[in-house]
Amino acid sequence: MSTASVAEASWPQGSVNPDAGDVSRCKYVIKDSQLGDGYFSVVKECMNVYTRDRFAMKLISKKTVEGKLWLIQREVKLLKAVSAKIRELEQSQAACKDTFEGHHHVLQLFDYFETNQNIVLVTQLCSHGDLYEKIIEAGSLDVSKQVKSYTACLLSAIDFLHENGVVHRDLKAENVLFRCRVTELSEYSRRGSHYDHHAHDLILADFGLATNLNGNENELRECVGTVSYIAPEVVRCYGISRLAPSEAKTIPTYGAAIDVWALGVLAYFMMTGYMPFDCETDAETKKCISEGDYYVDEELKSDKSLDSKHFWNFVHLCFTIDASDRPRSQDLKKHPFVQEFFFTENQPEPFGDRIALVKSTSSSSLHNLGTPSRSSSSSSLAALGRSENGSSLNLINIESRDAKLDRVRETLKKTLSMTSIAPLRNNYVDPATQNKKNSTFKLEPMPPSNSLMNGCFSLTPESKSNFTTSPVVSRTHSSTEMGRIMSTGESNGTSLTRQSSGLGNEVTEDEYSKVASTTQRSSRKTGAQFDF
Ligand SMILES: Nc1ncnc2c1ncn2[C@@H]1O[C@H](COP(=O)(O)OP(=O)(O)OP(=O)(O)O)[C@@H](O)[C@H]1O
Repeated sequence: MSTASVAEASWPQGSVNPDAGDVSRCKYVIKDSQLGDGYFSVVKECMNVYTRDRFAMKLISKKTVEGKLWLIQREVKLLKAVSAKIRELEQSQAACKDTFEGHHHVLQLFDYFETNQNIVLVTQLCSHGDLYEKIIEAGSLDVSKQVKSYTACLLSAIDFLHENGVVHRDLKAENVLFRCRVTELSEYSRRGSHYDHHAHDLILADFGLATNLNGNENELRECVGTVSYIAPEVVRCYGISRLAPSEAKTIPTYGAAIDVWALGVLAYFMMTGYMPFDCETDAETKKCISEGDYYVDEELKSDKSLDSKHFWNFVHLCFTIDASDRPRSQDLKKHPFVQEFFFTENQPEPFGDRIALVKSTSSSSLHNLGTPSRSSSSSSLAALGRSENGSSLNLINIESRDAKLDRVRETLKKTLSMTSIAPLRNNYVDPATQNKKNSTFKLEPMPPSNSLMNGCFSLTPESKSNFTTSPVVSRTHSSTEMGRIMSTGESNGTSLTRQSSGLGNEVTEDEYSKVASTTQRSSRKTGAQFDF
């Protein structure tokens, strides 16, 4: 997808003069509690006062991204292009026999604007937690019901992006959100289904590091991502910012294959509850990644079920060191681990002998088998002026490896016994008939353009607002590595979580519900515009 085809946004405008009234009123109210936060942003639930639709609002502090606005512009441009493509595909109603259609699982952008303090993105609301939480809560996921279907779903999402010339570059459990909770576990068992239908709720979010595969080739040498998830070809880009341009150019560019590597890391994390490439030190982790040296639990590997066997082969292929030899996302759809979710009839099988391969030796004891801590992306480390040691590397190192393994095994046993209680009635579901029925995707109508901000500058006049509270001090910062770096003063970024959004439109839960019903009444009765 070429973002060049999308009209160049004039935003952020920068040249507006708020004093001259060159502003728009904010068309959203926001909840004062937050859905989440990241290194750059805080995310809150909001409601469009004209349509009453609810969205997620990502508030990116201009102070935090000072001098790096291009990073946010890139994110907006990509999200706009991706959202337009999703709309186009869905409206074309092209027949698809796959259970998971990639464009159903990518975060959509609806609106964007700027205020004095923030750049604001209004996206699809995913208020049911993220995959990281889900894995940590469960210890690990069930290979047959969850790891397989979740991996298939994410594979469809990255394949959609790759097909459209986009590489995500930050695929990780923290960036996979759940849009809604369709069914309880018992319900999908009752329906005789063989996989967890929450797989249909997965949304790949955070396009902060995504870029075009056909754009500026220097971007494909940026050392970005989250350390535990980066591919060997990204490791090779460490320190590139310190090289002379002529020297930097000698480092090969990377491509879509880095997302395939990250998908392997995420599948492994779902299966085991720990990371394949997490060592005591950053240097050790990079070495393990470069050598494709990941830990294989002998006990898990000795599980001779077909799903387990296929799982190990799948991750082994994702961890192919040579990117040109690594299977592409479209090839992996034909892999026996996930193939039942994709329509691959009469297509050649691309793996040959490699399908039998699994890692033969267990790797060194360097690996950290503890529960990984939530990580922030080390976005273009050099570009952001941060030290390369400021990674999201897990630093848990107190327990012995054996103690950690025992703990992981215990959790795993518990998880397996809990999830295998309900017998399966019908082990095969025809994807062609089942996919639409189970999908939780519905293409939301695009709000009418007069209810959108469309990139403008907003200065909400607080005095005219019926629902404004004084600026809030929001909840504690999430304990990300980057959060810690910021609070210890190693970054000159400003923590957003200590500020209000600057919109002056935050409302409490009660006030928010009141706005919902008031707006409904007023717009239904009079069609009048809501006035702050
Ligand atoms: N659409 C959404 N719906 C609900 N919650 C969301 C949504 N988008 C983001 N969040 C929450 O906010 C958090 C931060 O969002 P996001 O990852 O986009 O920010 P970021 O500043 O780019 O983060 P990072 O530091 O990981 O780069 C997410 O981990 C998630 O918990």
